[in-house]
Amino acid sequence: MIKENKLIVITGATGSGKTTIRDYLVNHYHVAKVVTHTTRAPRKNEQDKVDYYFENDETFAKNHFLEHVQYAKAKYGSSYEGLEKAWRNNHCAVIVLDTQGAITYHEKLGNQALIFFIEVNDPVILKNRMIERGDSEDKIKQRLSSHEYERDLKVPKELQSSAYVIENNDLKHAEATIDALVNKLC
Ligand SMILES: Nc1ncnc2c1ncn2[C@@H]1O[C@H](COP(=O)(O)OP(=O)(O)OP(=O)(O)O)[C@@H](O)[C@H]1O
Ligand SMILES: Nc1nc2c(ncn2[C@@H]2O[C@H](COP(=O)(O)O)[C@@H](O)[C@H]2O)c(=O)[nH]1
Repeated sequence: MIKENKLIVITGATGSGKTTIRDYLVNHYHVAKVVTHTTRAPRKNEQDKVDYYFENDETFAKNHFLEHVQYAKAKYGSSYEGLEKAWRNNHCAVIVLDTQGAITYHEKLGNQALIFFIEVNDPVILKNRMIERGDSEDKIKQRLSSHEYERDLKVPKELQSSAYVIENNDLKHAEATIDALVNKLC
């Protein structure tokens, strides 16, 4: 039987562990990663075309975006081509988005989009994780004072009836929740 294409949309606050959980899905379930585009500078250990397509304003504008946003003064966008490429590799794909992007995918893809909202129980943990990741003090300050940071702390009303909330205070606990969801939904 041919399985319907699905897209796991991982969303939530900065530092909540979205990328870590995306990598778990890719490494343990061979879910196909959708690589998105950004104008922000790479972090240490991030590679062009693997973690993001790193762009400038001019090259960013040339993409064929399904959606794009501004997040803490940088641009981010996900293309139709990126999704199609991932679905050619596996009927189950995964993308990491802010909550605005997650709402757009929910509206455009309907039941094909599985929304996973990653939550931690204390915002202080988010800041500490950004420090541990090696983000500069300036970047952390800019991010924590942004409108997008506040907005992404909670499941948006548009996603309340569809999002699966995954607690990531403890990674092993989060992975166990992910295991159960993947086996049920993908
Ligand atoms: N459950 C956990 N316990 C401790 N550290 C964690 C946990 N989950 C993720 N981390 C660490 O926290 C840091 C932030 O995680 P990650 O980069 O996955 O977050 P993110 O939600 O993708 O952030 P952003 O939106 O800012 O890119 C990383 O250093 C990661 O290794
Ligand atoms: N709506 C979109 N959001 C995206 C996209 N790519 C990444 N993101 C989200 O942006 C913030 C900041 O990311 P960071 O890597 O600089 O920490 C985070 O919430 C990402 O999930 C995209 O194409 N569209």
